[in-house]
Amino acid sequence: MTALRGLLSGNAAVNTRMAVRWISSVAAESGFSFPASLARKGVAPRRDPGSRNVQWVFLGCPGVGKGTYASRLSRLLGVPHIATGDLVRDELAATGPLSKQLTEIVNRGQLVSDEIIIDLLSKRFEDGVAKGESGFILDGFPRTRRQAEILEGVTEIELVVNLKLREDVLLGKCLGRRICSQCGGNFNVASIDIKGENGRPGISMPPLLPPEHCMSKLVTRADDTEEVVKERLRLYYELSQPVEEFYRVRGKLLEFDLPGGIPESWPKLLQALNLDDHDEKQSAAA
Ligand SMILES: Nc1ncnc2c1ncn2[C@@H]1O[C@H](COP(=O)(O)OP(=O)(O)O)[C@@H](O)[C@H]1O
Repeated sequence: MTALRGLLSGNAAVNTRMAVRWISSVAAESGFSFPASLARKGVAPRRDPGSRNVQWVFLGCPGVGKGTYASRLSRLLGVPHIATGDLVRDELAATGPLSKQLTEIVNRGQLVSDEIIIDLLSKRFEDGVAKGESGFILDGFPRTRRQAEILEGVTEIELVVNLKLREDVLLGKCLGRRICSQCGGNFNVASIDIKGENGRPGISMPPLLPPEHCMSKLVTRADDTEEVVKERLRLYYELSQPVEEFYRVRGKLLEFDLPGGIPESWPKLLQALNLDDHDEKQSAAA
């Protein structure tokens, strides 16, 4: 089936319904299973190591590190890490009217329309199905309650991990982000070291530096300027509450406060996800 670009013109509600129907059919074709909610009391279900079709969502502020943890987990579980921000950036790199329109929106820190995001997501699912992918860890979607409702209407999300990090480090983490223009690897040059005071614990997050061969190829995202990051954070706080509530009432939300950098947080996250007993998996994702 061809991509859904054609749907972008015309009535938005109809377009979304068509895209949703299309995602559903792709999900059915791909053999995704739709198990009942597995999240209980904020603790993820213990999974069979051979089970490979998790359908999880990662929520969290810009700069929290959801891309880093979602991608590590996707390697651990053998499912694709699908980040709508990456899909948007791929589109920005192309030429044409859509790219120009998206650049303006993204560089202002605003959200692109549901229709465009669903179109990009549908195409990503289509490509995945063609490659035999099953399951997913979604990152950056849903961003609004409407997107959460659309997703819920087409597939069963088993678990939603809400990554949280104290606000005073988020801006620094965003401004420290770097991408290798050659391999696409994500790194962070920010070195966070806040001492504890007035009973509040400190936090230490060492930089995530790239290997030597990526060093000279590092670039910064155009939307990671101070002004745009502040707008993205503002928008995130405004829109995230209803999304979190949507999943909380369905018993799917796992709140996870990041205690520090990756060395400290990763084992604790695995523990919260009941994945900590697979040592070989930990080394696979390292
Ligand atoms: N689900 C979505 N709905 C609307 N816009 C999105 C969505 N996901 C990504 N975008 C667009 O792509 C940009 C980059 O997304 P992302 O990499 O997830 O950013 P962040 O670091 O702010 O979490 C967003 O600022 C937004 O313009």
